[in-house]
Amino acid sequence: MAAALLLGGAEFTRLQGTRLDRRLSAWLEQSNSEALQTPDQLSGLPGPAMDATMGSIAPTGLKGKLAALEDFISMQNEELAAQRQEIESLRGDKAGIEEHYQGQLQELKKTMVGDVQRLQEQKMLAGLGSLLTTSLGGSLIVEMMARSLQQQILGLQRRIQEIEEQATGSLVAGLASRDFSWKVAQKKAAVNQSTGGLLYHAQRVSALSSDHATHMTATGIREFSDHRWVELPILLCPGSSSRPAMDATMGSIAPTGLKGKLAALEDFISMQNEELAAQRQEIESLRGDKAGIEEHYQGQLQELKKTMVGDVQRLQDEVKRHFAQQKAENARLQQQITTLKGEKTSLQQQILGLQRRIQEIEEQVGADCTTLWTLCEMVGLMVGTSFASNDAWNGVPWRAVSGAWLLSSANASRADSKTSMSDDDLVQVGKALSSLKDNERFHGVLQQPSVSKAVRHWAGIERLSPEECEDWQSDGQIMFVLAELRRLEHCCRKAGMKDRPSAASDNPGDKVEDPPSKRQRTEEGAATRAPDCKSIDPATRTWQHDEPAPAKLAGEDWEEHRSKVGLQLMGEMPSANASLNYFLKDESRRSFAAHLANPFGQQFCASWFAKVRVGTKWLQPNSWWGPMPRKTAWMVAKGHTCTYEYGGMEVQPIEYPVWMVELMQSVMPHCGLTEIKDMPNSCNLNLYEDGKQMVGWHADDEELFQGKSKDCRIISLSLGASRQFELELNWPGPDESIGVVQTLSDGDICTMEGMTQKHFMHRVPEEETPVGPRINLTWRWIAKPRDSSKKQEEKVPLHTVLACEDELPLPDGRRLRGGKLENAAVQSTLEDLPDLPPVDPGAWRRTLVWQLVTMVLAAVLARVGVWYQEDEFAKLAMNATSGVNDAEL
Ligand SMILES: O=C(O)CCC(=O)C(=O)O
Ligand SMILES: [Fe+2]
Repeated sequence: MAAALLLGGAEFTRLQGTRLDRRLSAWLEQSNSEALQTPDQLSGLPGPAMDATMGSIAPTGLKGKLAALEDFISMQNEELAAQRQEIESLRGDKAGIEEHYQGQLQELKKTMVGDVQRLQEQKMLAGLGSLLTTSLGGSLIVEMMARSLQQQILGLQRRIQEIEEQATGSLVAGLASRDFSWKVAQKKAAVNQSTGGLLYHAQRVSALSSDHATHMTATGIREFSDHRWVELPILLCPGSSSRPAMDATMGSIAPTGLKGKLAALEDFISMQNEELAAQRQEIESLRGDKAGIEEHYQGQLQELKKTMVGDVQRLQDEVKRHFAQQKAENARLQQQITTLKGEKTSLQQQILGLQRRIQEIEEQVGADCTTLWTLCEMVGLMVGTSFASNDAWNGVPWRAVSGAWLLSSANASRADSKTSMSDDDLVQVGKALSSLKDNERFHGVLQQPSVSKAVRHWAGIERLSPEECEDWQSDGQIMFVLAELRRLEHCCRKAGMKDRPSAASDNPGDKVEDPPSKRQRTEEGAATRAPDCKSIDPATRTWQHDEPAPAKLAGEDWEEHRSKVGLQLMGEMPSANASLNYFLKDESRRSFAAHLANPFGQQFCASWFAKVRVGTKWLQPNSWWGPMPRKTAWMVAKGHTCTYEYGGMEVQPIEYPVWMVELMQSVMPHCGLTEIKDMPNSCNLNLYEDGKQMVGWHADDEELFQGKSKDCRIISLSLGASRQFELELNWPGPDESIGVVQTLSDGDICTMEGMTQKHFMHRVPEEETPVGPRINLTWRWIAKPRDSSKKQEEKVPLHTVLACEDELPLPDGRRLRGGKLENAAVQSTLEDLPDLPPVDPGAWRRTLVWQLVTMVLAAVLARVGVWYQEDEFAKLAMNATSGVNDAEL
């Protein structure tokens, strides 16, 4: 019972059944009368028990009492040891609790960091989402939100840190406030003191209050003993190790006798009691600490959890809200994109439509005179009249002239063009147009059917027989109208206009028949005739070359003699066919033409006719006065780049096919050329389907061959039907034959050499009677361009572009089929639509505007010109009635 009182619940149960318990019980039963004198101060916790114990020791006598006291002391020692053990265990508990909560805090922190990280990732995703959207506003909002989220997350991190710090801080503070560490230190010191030997004065132990004992420090104890307690120190040795020390103490008590010993023992017991009380108090305090710490940590954790959960919840809500906003924004943008895509598609389609329209217009302007005719009408309207209103104008060279004007105007918008007209030129043309428009006599005369017919013939619209043309000279009205037209034409030519597309004049093969207006009846001269060729009847000559005759050399010669310039005729070359016959030999003009009757045989020619016909992409362009009256092709040796241009496109020439080289190897040796390297590097091919197809008067005098300034060789091979080949002098002398006619039959070779292209024109006229098809291959040498920067020198016929029987793919994706330009296949689906290159829809509009401006300008200037020069023009018109001196023009 006493043990139970002394030790309290749990500890007492540990003592039950032990030796100390048994002894105490026995002692309590035996000693009832003799009570121990116990100090008042020991009335505390252990006091009554000990009083009872001490009191009960007395009746057994001193020895018994001593033994009982010894037992009691050892019991108290055990008690002390048990308490110490509990203190240790409590300390362990406390450390465990601390560790546990620290762990929980760590755990919590980790969770929070994870949450924050997750939120950050979500925020990053949100950032990505905002990147995906193109809306600046949207991404700004997202950016701002992301920044606020970032700040919130940073705040949260700071908060976590604060909470952590706070938690640790308050823990430390809490511990400090309970003097925990101090107490631990104090207890440690006390225990050390006990184990190291603590001096107590036996007599004064009873005077120690439990409070004093609790606050005892090593120094305090020493001070206490130094000043107040002196004799008979007792060495307290707690636990099992205390026994010998106590025995020694007991032994030292012995000399005072049993009573003294008893008193010492009593003192010692009360000291032990105090020690026990102090320890019990520490145990209580430790228990309190333990509960406090636990409570404190629990509180902190709860608070932390609450804050974190709230914060995370808030962040999550924000992220959710943000995502919802982002989603809405995305949907809105998607909608916009869809709308824009739709608009893009419609724009692309519009652009495609416009491009197609531009192409059509280009084609029409270039290839179809109707468009030009319409534009001519516009010009006419501007100058005050409608050309179309007068039937007689239909098909007259207005069409060609105005068309050419417009074409050259259009060309003026191209930087590289050399056909652009100056303002002065425009003024002159305008004047000429106005003058004609205002010429009432001209209009009146034009009503005459014979005049209209003559004009149509002049324009190349209608074919008149030479006999019909013969009457013109005697018809004053016809001569007047033609003179007026020639005046206009002259003016246009002077202004740089051409009566066919600009490229055509540089074209070795584009020989639209020149109108007979170029001819003028001349005196018959003595013709130099080869035996197998006829001279042209000078009576049929109705034209004179437009250009003035070049000056002759000092004597009667036009050109230096060939021996002087070193011209070798092909017929004179050693390996040439001896039968090559020069049917034209004009030494004074250094002009020559030779003929060689079929040296190959019929079989050879039939096979080559078929090969060439099938192996060539024949083209048939439109000229101003209708389709070219034959088909042509243009081929060049490898390495030559004589491109041709039309309607803004550039088409490469056809490279010599293999058969061409083969054919040349058969033909050229007859002309003395045996080496491939010496053979011609270009060939113009003509296909005359029937006798109606022809080539008009022309010279192969293109820049490309420089036939006007240098000796120039041309070799031709005829296959198929026989046709007449005519050569006429440009400036025949009074006594000269004007030309010769040579029949060219199947397999015949024909040459033109020296300065023939300068002094002669040639043609293959229509046949009166039906004939079969004929092919003519005309080989020439492309002269080296004098100035390589002048690309135009290598430009070749327009006629090779516009009409072909077969399909010809063009570099711009379009195709030529059956003589018509076809657009590239139109892509139908949106997906197929290519990303359009930047289109300048204003380009062609600008061209048209420029044209209109120039037209208006021309019209205005013309008006002004007409006012001032009316008299002069009237005079000229008068002169024209009595025959026009063309030289004046
Ligand atoms: O067909 C002919 O014989 C003449 C062809 C011609 O003169 C030419 O192509 O330039
Ligand atoms: Fe020719």
